[in-house]
Amino acid sequence: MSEQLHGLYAITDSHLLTQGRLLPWVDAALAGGARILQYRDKSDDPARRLDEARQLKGLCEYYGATLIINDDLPLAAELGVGLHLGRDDGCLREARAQLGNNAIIGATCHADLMFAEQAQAAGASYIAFGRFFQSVTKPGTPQATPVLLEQARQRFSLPIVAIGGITLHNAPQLIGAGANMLAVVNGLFGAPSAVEVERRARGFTELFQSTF
Ligand SMILES: Cc1ncc(COP(=O)(O)OP(=O)(O)O)c(N)n1
Ligand SMILES: Cc1nc(C(=O)O)sc1CCOP(=O)(O)O
Ligand SMILES: [Mg+2]
Repeated sequence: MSEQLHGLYAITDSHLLTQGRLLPWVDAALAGGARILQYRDKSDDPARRLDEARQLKGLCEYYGATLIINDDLPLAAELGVGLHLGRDDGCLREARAQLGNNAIIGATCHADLMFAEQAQAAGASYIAFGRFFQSVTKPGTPQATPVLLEQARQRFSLPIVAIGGITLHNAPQLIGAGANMLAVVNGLFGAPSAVEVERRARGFTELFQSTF
């Protein structure tokens, strides 16, 4: 199993990380041990997105972490970093062809093992299931269960991400059910200070260390 695709997977949120918080909060998450960072910006400002993604790339390089861009293949291609695609975000095969064999490309599979089969066949580097718990960031996505995670673990050798409403409190059961990575927005970046973001990131990181 890939060492690169393991551990805390921090996801930024353009609504949550306002007022100059993006870089210090991400710095704190990486200092606390986050191994993967996804830049998830739903705004329509390509120049700002490029600027922010460049700065995040620098931070990830400093900490030896992996940067993934959400939804935006041209931006991932321009920076030479990874990409995460949802069900309606474009063709994974085309993204793989454009980014090359070494690029990290993740795929949303919700609670459906058939989606995961398709993603694997199309060349996904990891498969993501969720949401496992109530999510303030993205309510209303299909519900997944730890049992589904166990079934996915049996069936796939690809790294598995769990996402949706994950906190330090409910994380252990998902690691126990086979998640290689926990993708977290609010349970990490919803913290009131950068110091608290780092404390939470350390907490998630220690969960992985104590489980394996
Ligand atoms: C690691 C990870 N898993 C799932 C998602 C959700 O992707 P998607 O369904 O395309 O939703 P948006 O994030 O684009 O709103 C994700 N981003 N990351
Ligand atoms: C972006 C996203 N995708 C989901 C899915 O189920 O596919 S849940 C989700 C939001 C994750 O944020 P939080 O950790 O704040 O719940
Ligand atoms: Mg998407």
